[in-house]
Amino acid sequence: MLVLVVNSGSSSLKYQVRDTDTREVVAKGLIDRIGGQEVPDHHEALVRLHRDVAEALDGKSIDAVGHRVVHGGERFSQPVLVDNEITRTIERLSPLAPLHNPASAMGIRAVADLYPDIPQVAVFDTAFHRTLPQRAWRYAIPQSLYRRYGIRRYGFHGTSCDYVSGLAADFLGVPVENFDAVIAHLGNGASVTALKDGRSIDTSMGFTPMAGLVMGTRSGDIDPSILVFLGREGYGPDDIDNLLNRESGLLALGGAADMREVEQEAAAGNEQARLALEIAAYRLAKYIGAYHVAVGGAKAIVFTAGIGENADEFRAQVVDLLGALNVRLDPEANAVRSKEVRRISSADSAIDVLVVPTDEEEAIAEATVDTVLAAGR
Ligand SMILES: Nc1ncnc2c1ncn2[C@@H]1O[C@H](COP(=O)(O)OP(=O)(O)O)[C@@H](O)[C@H]1O
Ligand SMILES: CC(=O)OP(=O)(O)O
Ligand SMILES: [Mg+2]
Repeated sequence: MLVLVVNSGSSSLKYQVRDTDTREVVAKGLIDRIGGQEVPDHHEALVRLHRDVAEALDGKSIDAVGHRVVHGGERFSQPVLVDNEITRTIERLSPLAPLHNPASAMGIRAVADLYPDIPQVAVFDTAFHRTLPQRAWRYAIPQSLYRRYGIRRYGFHGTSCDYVSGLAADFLGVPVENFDAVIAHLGNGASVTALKDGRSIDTSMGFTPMAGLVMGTRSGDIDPSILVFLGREGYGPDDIDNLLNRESGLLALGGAADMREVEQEAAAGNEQARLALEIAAYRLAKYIGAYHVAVGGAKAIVFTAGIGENADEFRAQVVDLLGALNVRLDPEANAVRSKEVRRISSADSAIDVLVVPTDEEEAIAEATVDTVLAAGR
């Protein structure tokens, strides 16, 4: 099957056309700076996508479209065939993932306009975390807030976690259903997941993708009373949303949201950039320690996504903080640049540390085909 995969971000649109029979990537592209002069909105981005894809396909036609949807709430525990009602539900979840869900819903609507007869499948970041036990997903606040608004921990980056945990278990020769690990997905958004017997039992993101680690522009964990305080100082909901989702994280600490820039600045002697890396690494190391406890002793620590796969100095900084767990880095292995699954810990490390390249698009393409076939389309 020829599947178009659409990964709509807040300011970018990544797409791939994949032949799921041969696993070949027929076309791929990135349209970024959405909201700028050239690409004012996601609809324009989709029009460009349509043009680029049509050119690449050279007369062949697409059989299905798979979308990455970040927030599926409690309703979606697996990929679904999209219809109008499902698109509206994804839109209704937008306040819970303001950087992501609006763009996904727009992507689904634009594809429905451009290719009206092709089945579309939504693949949710939250679905993999449906196995969280209550002790991990409940917040210690009145239950009425859960019943009325669905306020609970959901967790994100699940498609990626699922994909890399399979590869990591294979690499180590462990059946995935016996695999206990800590997975660090470090991209523009970043989260850590505790994996017990191959299932998610805890994860650092929460009700929204803002909780947990220091991210490109998101604060991660802060004392919730700061929001109350700011509210009383006159900040409205949109001000607070902007502050914590778009103006915080590495950007606020180190002057840039992009890890490459922060690393360059730090290497050039910029003290704020150096401190930004230190804070981000320290927060992540604490989560890894906590999740090692949560899974009853991890067999592996897995780094993935843009930062996890490429930022070797940052990885070293994190692993250096794990001495109490007797985790040791192999500096030479860590410095290797490769697209392969690899071990970066030394032979005497108590826990294997792996780098596993993620491929959300491949996982979404596979899920799309399975869902379309199961629906008899
Ligand atoms: N060679 C590299 N060294 C350090 N960081 C990198 C490198 N390549 C990519 N990154 C970082 O990866 C992050 C983007 O990760 P990615 O997984 O592509 O994000 P997303 O899919 O969430 O937009 C950015 O912070 C970027 O700077
Ligand atoms: C859920 C999330 O934060 O996704 P991304 O890392 O793509 O921003
Ligand atoms: Mg990502």
